[in-house]
Amino acid sequence: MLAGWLPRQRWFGGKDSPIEDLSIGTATELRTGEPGLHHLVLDVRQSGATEHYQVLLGVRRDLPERLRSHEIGLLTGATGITGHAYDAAHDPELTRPLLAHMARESVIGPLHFRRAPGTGIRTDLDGTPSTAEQSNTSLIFGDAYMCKLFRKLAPGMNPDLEVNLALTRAGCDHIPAVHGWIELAPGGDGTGGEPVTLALLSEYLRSATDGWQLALTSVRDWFAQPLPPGPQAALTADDPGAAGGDFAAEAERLGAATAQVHRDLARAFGVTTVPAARLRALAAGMNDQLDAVAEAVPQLRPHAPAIRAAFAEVEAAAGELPFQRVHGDYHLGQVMRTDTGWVLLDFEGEPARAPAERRAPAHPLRDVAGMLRSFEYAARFLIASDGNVAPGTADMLELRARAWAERNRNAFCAGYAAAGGPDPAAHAALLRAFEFDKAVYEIRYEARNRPSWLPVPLRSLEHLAG
Ligand SMILES: Nc1ncnc2c1ncn2[C@@H]1O[C@H](COP(=O)(O)OP(=O)(O)O)[C@@H](O)[C@H]1O
Ligand SMILES: O=P(O)(O)O[C@H]1O[C@H](CO)[C@@H](O[C@H]2O[C@H](CO)[C@@H](O)[C@H](O)[C@H]2O)[C@H](O)[C@H]1O
Repeated sequence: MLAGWLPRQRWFGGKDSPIEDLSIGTATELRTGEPGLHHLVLDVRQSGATEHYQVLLGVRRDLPERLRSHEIGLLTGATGITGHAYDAAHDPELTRPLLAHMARESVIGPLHFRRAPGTGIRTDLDGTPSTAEQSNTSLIFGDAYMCKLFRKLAPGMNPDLEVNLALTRAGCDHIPAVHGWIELAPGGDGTGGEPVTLALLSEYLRSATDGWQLALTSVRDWFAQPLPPGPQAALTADDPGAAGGDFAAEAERLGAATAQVHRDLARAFGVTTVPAARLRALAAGMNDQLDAVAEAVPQLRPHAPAIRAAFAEVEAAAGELPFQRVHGDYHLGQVMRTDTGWVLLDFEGEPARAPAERRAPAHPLRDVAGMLRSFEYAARFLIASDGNVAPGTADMLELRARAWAERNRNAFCAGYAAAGGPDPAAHAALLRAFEFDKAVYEIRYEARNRPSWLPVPLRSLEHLAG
């Protein structure tokens, strides 16, 4: 039953290989009666390796219409539970108790509910899942909280919680306040010897808009500008700054906020000076990823030589480089513009990477490269997602896309350097290698999770590889 349902979930990370075995690692009853609520950790074996996923299982004798699309299956007496099983994240009646448990710091079996020091938690709100495109499931409680249920579990404290707590202590004001979290005590579930973070309750940024939406609005405005006549029209209409909805001032502020968070991360976790020779290992890792992705996605292969050449340049770097804790999966969907400035979200790192890799110190320009890639994505998303663009118009729009990306990349880098981050212009080879590495990651990510988006990173790669 669960094995059929799991691969259809947006947050399931193993869509590219069959499930060999699925068993319930831990099951904790959180609510008896009608509806019932059970917390499950699923042990899922694929390609010989076992991953752990979290599910809140609701059980009702009769399933109301509004919950039917979230049904997992019918439980019979054999399991000791009878009724319709469904994903309880979609049932407000079953999400409300999570707040009450965090407020009270309940301990139920291996589940420990925590409240952040010095905060109170309201218990009168129902949670409904966010419709945002994401790798986990976030519940929004009124206009007060956002509770992120981590779907794929990793040993120990989740980096998102770890970093948010550390940045709070460092006095960083570019993150949402942490109110509480839920953890699973170490036990026989195979996820390790430390408590495993299951959920993070943060302040809900109610008046904020995410960077991706803001950037797309700006691109839309720019594309809507009438083109001057003539075959080279788009080349002459190359000033997105003159169009309504220009994003450059925001991009610059975002660059500054990024540098400030990097400074706070360095304070909180320290800086390691790394000899440039260490970059050989870094380049080797980049090449390994390239080989694996080129094997799986043939469209990447023609660009492989240019990408390898960029990685080789990194190996030639001399001197010492500052490595530190970074965001790790930085893009426009991970930042929100509030009334007062930019807030950074989701310090979990790239979902496909191993936990140790996500925590490993890196050069801060890796995040800068991530955001630069995101400008490229935003610039080309509308072209790739509109199947009706005529070929001639598509070429002109590609030129406009380039102009928009260029303007906002430059503004972001200027803001980052002015606020004290390592100057991107002074590390062009390193930055280019990080951008290629991220593009390769994105191609695998899209091929696995959103194949219809694959043209977006491929188009921008054509431009980057020149
Ligand atoms: N504290 C918050 N307040 C309001 N919206 C948020 C908050 N945190 C995240 N979001 C929204 O939810 C989206 C997904 O959040 P994120 O933490 O990146 O989840 P995931 O790790 O599952 O991708 C973000 O792009 C943003 O739009
Ligand atoms: O789920 P996460 O936010 O942790 O990150 C994963 O999903 C992202 C998409 O939701 C993906 O980002 C890519 O698409 C974005 C547009 O949706 C774009 O702004 C990014 O630049 C691009 O990398 C991210 O790579 C992935 O790890």
